[in-house]
Parts: sequence; structure tokens; C-alpha cells
Amino acid sequence: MGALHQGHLTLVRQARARADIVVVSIFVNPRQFGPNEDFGAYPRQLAADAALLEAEGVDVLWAPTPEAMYPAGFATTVSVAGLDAPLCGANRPGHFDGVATVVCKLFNQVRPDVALFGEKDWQQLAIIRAMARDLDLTAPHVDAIIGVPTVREADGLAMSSRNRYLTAQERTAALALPTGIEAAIATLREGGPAQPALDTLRAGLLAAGFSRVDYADLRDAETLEALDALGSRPARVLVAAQMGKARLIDNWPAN
Ligand SMILES: Nc1ncnc2c1ncn2[C@@H]1O[C@H](COP(=O)(O)OP(=O)(O)OP(=O)(O)O)[C@@H](O)[C@H]1O
Ligand SMILES: CC(C)(CO)[C@@H](O)C(=O)[O-]
Ligand code: BAL
Repeated sequence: MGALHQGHLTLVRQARARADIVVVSIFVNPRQFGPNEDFGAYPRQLAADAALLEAEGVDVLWAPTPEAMYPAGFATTVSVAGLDAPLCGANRPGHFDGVATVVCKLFNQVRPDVALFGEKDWQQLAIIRAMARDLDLTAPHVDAIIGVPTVREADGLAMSSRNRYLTAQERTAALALPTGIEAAIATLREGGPAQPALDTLRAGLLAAGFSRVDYADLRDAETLEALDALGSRPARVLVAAQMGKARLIDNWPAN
């Protein structure tokens, strides 16, 4: 969605290493924002982004207008049932329908052999993988949807275009998000039920100045089912919480 940072540029560099031709899309997609969300305020800096992408050797910048993407009469929605229900799906109704619909369109417009997405948006990545498989958007038996590990600031906060909404004080306080997740995982690894560790995480975020914690969950990394404790299957701690004007998300492998 633009307002590029090193997280985005890491995706670009990994694409550059894998592909002969790299296409980057920049589109602030109205259909994935709720009525009271930040569609209007979302940072837009297309000329500066284009210069950064040119310096990275990107071949094509695809930056359609909303009217080109959704002409009058546009009537189709792509919905990935199940994976879209918990976590951000529960707090942002319709969000993942908006994401799946636009990513389906982007895939059909660009026809990529591989596509890279950040692990910061873990649920989004799971939904895009499922959609690509279900709708035959990528070649069968090819791992075409590539997840890129979250790129962080030096102190550990996940890079995000929304970090620029934070005041200096909020930016410092936001560090409770990665440190709280890390501490919760250390506790989870001692064994025992997950809920006390997640309750401590939630309380720590509120104490640090987050005004709302949408979720702080331990979930199966693939199915996103809620877990009562760490088991043998890969699991992640996932959090979404509001700091000032920024709804921040983060997640971390728990085992
Ligand atoms: N810190 C990061 N590390 C790795 N990938 C990232 C990071 N931040 C974003 N991405 C990925 O970049 C792609 C574009 O994301 P998007 O434009 O929504 O950026 P964003 O910084 O996550 O924005 P916002 O936080 O405002 O939603 C997505 O695949 C997203 O997962
Ligand atoms: C996947 C995506 C491009 C859909 O608009 C967006 O949600 C993003 O940038 O993460
Ligand atoms: N990076 C996810 C897109 C969104 O929050 O709308």
C-alpha cells in the first residue's frame, strides 16, 4: 500500500534475487478499510516510493487508481471462509474480503510466477495462500506464495507504515508489543496453560499505554485455531493493539 520502508524493500530485494522481472503494486485499497478506519489518513507518497523502487531495480510499478480497479458496476467479492473469522477478521469486518478480492485481481493483472508477502501480516499470508490454492491462481505443487520474515527496527518494533502515526512517547511505549510477546513465549515454553501468559501480555500492553488490545492469542500457525498450550505443531503468538492513532499488529513463532 506504499509509504515504503525497509520491510517492503526487503520483499523487493528477495523478489529481485528470485525473478527476472519484478513488479511492485502500490494501491491503498478502499475495500479493505472499515468505515471508521484510516483510509483517508493512510500515507500516500507515490513519487518518493517510485524513486525508492527504481533504485532497487524494480521493473514495473503498478499503481492503479481506485476507479481503474473498481469501475462502476464492480460486483464480485472473493472470500476465504474460516481463516478470515478470528483475529483481525473479528475486529475488522469485511477486511479480508477486501484483501482477497484485490489480491486476486492483482494476481490476474500481473500473472506472477511467485509473489512475496510479509509475515508481519500472518493471517493475511495464510488467507492468500489458501486463496491461491483454491482458485488455482498459481502453478500447482509450486510454493509460489513466499512469506518473508518480519523486518524490525533496531529496538525490535516491527516496521509498519502506520508507525508514523505514533508520537515520540507512543513510539517508545509501543516497544511493549514485541517485548511482551517475547516474554509470553518464554513463559509458554516452560509448559503449562497458555491463558495466564496471554493475560500477562494483555495487561502489560494496557499498562504500557495501549488503549485497546484486540487480541493476544496463541494459535496454530497454519490453521489459526486457538491453542490452550504449546504442542508439537508450529504455533504463534499473535497480537493486535491500539496505540494512539495506530492499530499495530505483530506475531512471533512460539515453538
Ligand atoms: N516489517 C515488515 N517486514 C516484512 N514485511 C512487511 C513488513 N511490513 C509490511 N510488510 C509486508 O509488505 C507488504 C505490503 O504491506 P503494507 O503496504 O500493508 O505495509 P505495512 O507497513 O504493513 O502497512 P500497515 O502497517 O500500515 O498495514 C505486505 O505483504 C506486508 O506483510
Ligand atoms: C495484501 C495487500 C497488498 C492487499 O491490499 C495489503 O493488505 C498489504 O499491503 O498488506
Ligand atoms: N498490511 C495490512 C493491510 C491493512 O492493514 O489494511
